[in-house]
Amino acid sequence: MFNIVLYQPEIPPNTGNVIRLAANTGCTLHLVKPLGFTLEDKQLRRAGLDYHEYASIVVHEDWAACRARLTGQRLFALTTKASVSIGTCQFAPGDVFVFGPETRGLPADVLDEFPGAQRIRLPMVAGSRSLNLSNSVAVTVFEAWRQNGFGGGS
Ligand SMILES: C[S@@+](CC[C@H](N)C(=O)[O-])C[C@H]1O[C@@H](n2cnc3c(N)ncnc32)[C@H](O)[C@@H]1O
Repeated sequence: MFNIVLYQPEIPPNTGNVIRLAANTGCTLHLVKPLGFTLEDKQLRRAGLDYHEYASIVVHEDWAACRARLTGQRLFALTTKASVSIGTCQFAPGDVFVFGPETRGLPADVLDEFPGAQRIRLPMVAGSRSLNLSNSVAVTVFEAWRQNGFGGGS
């Protein structure tokens, strides 16, 4: 299945939602430190319900460690600072989707590692700023999964 990377997430219920999404879609969730909470956070656990037990979660000390772990996979950055729309992309199992922190987005040095077509934008109407982090993850994963016939799902 796919890999979801949350780079330095800040808001516990967003990560809780993504934990639940990862468990329900068979994705692996990678969390890149520093996190804005602990994995025992009450709000995070409430949003993730009891899905923690079913989700595959890897916590990385930093971005370099995360990248090293994902060597050999195709990486895509999800950012409002992209000209390529998700509608033009073709995804494959194993692909990695990297999302930025709620208040800051992905920093420039990380974005620099994603040239051209590796930067993807989710369409929004004119004048919009950004989608919620966990909503962004959900629509991306479901688009990728849809393209791959919802394999493993029913
Ligand atoms: C709340 S947004 C961050 C907003 C931040 N102020 C910015 O300008 O990037 C959190 C993350 O969700 C993802 N995201 C939100 N809206 C998006 C969009 N329209 N296209 C691609 N990614 C999006 C990005 O990964 C972003 O870093």
